Amino acid sequence: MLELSEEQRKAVEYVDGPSLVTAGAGSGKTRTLTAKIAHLVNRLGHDPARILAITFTNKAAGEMKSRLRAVTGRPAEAFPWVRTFHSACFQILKEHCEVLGYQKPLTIHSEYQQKTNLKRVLGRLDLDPKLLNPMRAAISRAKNSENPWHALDHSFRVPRKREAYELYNELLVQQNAVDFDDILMLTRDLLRNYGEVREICRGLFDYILIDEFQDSNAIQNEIVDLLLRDGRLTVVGDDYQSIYRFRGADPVHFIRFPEKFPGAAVFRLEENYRSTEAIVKAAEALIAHNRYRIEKTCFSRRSGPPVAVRGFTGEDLEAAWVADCCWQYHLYEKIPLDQMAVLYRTRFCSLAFERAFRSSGIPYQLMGGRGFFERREVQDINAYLVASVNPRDDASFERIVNVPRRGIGSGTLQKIMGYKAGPLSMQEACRLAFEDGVLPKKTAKELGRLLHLLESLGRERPDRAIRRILEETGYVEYLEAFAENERDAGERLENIEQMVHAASQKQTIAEYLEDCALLREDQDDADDGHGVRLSTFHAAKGLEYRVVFVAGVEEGLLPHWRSVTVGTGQEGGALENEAGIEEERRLLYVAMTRASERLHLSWCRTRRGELVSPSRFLDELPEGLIVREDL
Ligand SMILES: Nc1ncnc2c1ncn2[C@@H]1O[C@H](COP(=O)(O)OP(=O)(O)OP(=O)(O)O)[C@@H](O)[C@H]1O
Repeated sequence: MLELSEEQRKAVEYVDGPSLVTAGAGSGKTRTLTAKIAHLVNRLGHDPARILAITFTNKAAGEMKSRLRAVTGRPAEAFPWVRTFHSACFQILKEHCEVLGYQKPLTIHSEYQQKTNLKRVLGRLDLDPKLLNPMRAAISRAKNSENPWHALDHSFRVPRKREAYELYNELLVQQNAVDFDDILMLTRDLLRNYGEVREICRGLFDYILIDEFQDSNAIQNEIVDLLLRDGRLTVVGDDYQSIYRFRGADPVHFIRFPEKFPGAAVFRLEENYRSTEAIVKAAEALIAHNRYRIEKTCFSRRSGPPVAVRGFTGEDLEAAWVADCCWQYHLYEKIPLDQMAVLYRTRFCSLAFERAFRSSGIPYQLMGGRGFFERREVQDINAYLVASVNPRDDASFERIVNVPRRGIGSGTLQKIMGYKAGPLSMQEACRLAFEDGVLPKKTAKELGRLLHLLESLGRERPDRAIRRILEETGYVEYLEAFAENERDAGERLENIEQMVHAASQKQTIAEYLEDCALLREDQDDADDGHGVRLSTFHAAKGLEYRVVFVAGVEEGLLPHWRSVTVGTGQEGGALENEAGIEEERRLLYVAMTRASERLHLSWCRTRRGELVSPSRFLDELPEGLIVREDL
């Protein structure tokens, strides 16, 4: 059994009704949740397959399963419902999708497929292709809200959003696919509108536990309400660390939990086992300026040096100083480089650090770089697999019909589509055109080979299917031709090997594709190499380092200008948005509490050639707790 504090133990053993565990950073939230699942299984005799435990990322789900294996002595497979919200909901959705008019197997569209469909929608509505990203954001926001139509009307100024939304959803249904945002929305609709399905799903779980509850949104909460039986629910979180407002998360669900479930037990975990007292106190002093929060007093029994705040004239000097410090910590205090992190508010800040680390020869790892699933070769191969299991998926077929080149350009495709009327998918239309013998000989031969390959791939195991794509299409030669150089080609081939390995863990192509689609959630989580971590605040959530540098603590960056202003007042000055500023303060709180031993905050007088001033948040740190080494 895991070693627990008295308060952690009480939270673990309470099973008489709904409970909220409100806990500070580094206070062992995940440990408590894991111990509670183990308690339900080992002490109270619950079937582990009937426990729904929601984690924030797939990586966290994997870690929780391996901890459960160690604590309960049962294999990881015994806990099939330790999942993220999206992953758990997709299990429900794919099982009952026929009720909503889909066929099995249901597929999840990748970002690429989503964009291809949206481009088509913009084309049909005669809208500027530049609207692709704003339209995508508007649709995503709508799907993540309680009322999509209402949200559409109140989102960015994008023309004809309602029509675009309808057309886009029609395409998805035609292609028997859902996008990532549909997963939660459609599961909610399914459970809300179909009583029979709701009863079946409710019957699946004896207990529901949710980690990182402060970052849940309205739809997720509604889904939990629809699945809940007899108040058997435990939620764990830290409202101080709610940082996903831009995705619809709202700490209100956490803060109002006791109102929603009167009589709910509330447990407070206030001891921070990770950070020194100086770090905990400085972070507490900062967050105390947020009005909207559940009061708690965090403390630590570990001593350490004060938090250091330093100003620089520009970002290059800041970066050079940080690189130098990392080197010194490494040389003189023997702190491994991967135990140090440089954290910043937005991605562009990484540039100066990358340069400084490169010129000092210090290894570093950029977290949250281009996601694995966004890479060209990964998308190409996955598009072949999707086209093989879902012939109605036009976006995937269109991507690979001429990759590698086989003389079937968009002109030929248009002709084929024109030749066959009716709501046919591209793949079906190509098949008919091929069978009717209306294509030129060479094109017909190439197309025939492709169609045959796609048809026969569907029956293969996923790893074998990938190997066949490589062998039968000449993809490797094609890749070598488009790669920038030999090294680039080597890396891309390694990516494909990585795919083959992942695919070999699954039985069917559909299972493999589902895994890929859901794993995209964790793109920012790749944390495996060595070297100092360079990361945004968001990507550092849940992680810990011995030494942390929080860089760019300046007005405009932190709080970020976009979160601060909501409009202009009568005098023409910008109006400040309190909720936005509170979220930014929480972001700094998350960044600071990633440090266990040393914490440095820095700011610059100029950034990207513009004069800037230190963040207002620095004034909120009491003098006694920090050392200022300002300009
Ligand atoms: N009762 C305990 N005794 C000793 N160490 C503990 C105890 N509980 C937690 N810890 C340790 O404290 C550290 C923080 O725990 P954990 O990562 O679970 O915290 P958390 O509350 O999820 O943190 P955060 O929200 O800041 O990411 C871990 O190294 C964990 O092993």
